[in-house]
Amino acid sequence: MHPHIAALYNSAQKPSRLIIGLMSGTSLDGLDVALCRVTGAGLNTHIEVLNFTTVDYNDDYKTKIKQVFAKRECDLELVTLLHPWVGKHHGTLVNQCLTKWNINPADIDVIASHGQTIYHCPQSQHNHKDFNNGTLQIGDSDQIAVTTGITTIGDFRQKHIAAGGEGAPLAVYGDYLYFSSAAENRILLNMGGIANLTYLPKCGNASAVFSSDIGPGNTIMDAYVQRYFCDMHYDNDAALAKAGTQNKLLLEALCDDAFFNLSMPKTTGPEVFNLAYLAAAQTRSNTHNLQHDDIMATLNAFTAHVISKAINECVKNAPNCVVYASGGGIHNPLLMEQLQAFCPAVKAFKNTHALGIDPDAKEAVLFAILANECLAGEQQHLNNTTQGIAGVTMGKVSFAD
Ligand SMILES: Nc1ncnc2c1ncn2[C@@H]1O[C@H](COP(=O)(O)OP(=O)(O)OP(=O)(O)O)[C@@H](O)[C@H]1O
Ligand SMILES: CC(=O)N[C@H]1[C@@H]2OC[C@@H](O2)[C@@H](O)[C@@H]1O[C@H](C)C(=O)O
Repeated sequence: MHPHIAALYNSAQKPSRLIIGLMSGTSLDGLDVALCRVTGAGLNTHIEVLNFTTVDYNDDYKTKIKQVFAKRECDLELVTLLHPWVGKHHGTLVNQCLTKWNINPADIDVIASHGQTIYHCPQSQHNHKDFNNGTLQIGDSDQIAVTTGITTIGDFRQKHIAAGGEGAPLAVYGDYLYFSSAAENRILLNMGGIANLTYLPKCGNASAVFSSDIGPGNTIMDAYVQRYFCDMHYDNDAALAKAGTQNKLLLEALCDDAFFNLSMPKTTGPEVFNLAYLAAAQTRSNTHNLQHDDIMATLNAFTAHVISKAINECVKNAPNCVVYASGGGIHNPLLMEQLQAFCPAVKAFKNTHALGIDPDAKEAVLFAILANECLAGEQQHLNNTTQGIAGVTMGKVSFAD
């Protein structure tokens, strides 16, 4: 047996494993690194997050990625070069974290890497009748494995696509395995660049569980701030939005898109929800002359509206439902305030801290769970008639040498 296979076999048989989950989301703010002790597998998974950090990306990294990110046309040579470059960069950041945390790389069983999504195009979003769903994550796992010396499992989304899914949201698997409860109807809400939710009814009926993207989280607000306010990445604590006034006509135009009429589950990305989307809504509502803070107030309300519409749809069938929020959007006080006001049937809004997981770490932990399933679980059978995906094992294995 090849020693790498023997080592994986050994890891898979251990009662618990050390897995580093890596997530680099659509906000391009940084690499989330979660060092997890994962015990068991499947519905018996237990997670202890031993260390977590977000390593902020520098301007050079952001500039390079933005040249290709969510762009229908870009330099193919640059995409080709970025794939190994991002992988190597992520590997280097992992090495820095391990040094800082005083952890020996030899003690880590595997790294679980999401990579960097640069384009996402479900069938509902593209016009090519010859093609099905597609999504592309760069940051080659071979580079991470070689740079760190740690076996790396990556590229999780392609198996989901191969099995007939849209490649996202994969949160459904981790949320179901880790956060479902026999005693409480739950919605796990993540508000990153794009917002998504997982519906977890308390009956434990896996076929009723689903995850869906629901529209923009922070992505248009971030893009607006980055375009018009030098050196600002986002509207810190919603200061701009709080100073402005929502514009009803613009809000209506923003909410008027075919995506919101599609039934859940569905996926989307910044390929759709971007500054061109805002400009088109301004044209339709004749609101080009608004002040920056009024636009930010309206974008904030837009995000709150689309998220609350999806939550309200779920809670119709789930009395006393508790929403557990995560992602950067939980730090936006105006968004959180509006969400609670727009969702009167929700019993309580909490964040995933209440379930033992740091809300900023949740997506990185998800990939650690998926890698653990790849290694030591069974097929992730959700019997998911709603999502229409058969049980699949996601992730590709890259060895260090
Ligand atoms: N104090 C704050 N005030 C307002 N917004 C904030 C604050 N802190 C974070 N955010 C928002 O959260 C965003 C980062 O969220 P997060 O890291 O969850 O996104 P992501 O993981 O990149 O996205 P996705 O989940 O779509 O892949 C920031 O870009 C910003 O918009
Ligand atoms: C294609 C892609 O990268 N999608 C991300 C993005 O960020 C949030 C939302 O859109 C979600 O669908 C997904 O990430 C999470 C981790 C998921 O798959 O559950």
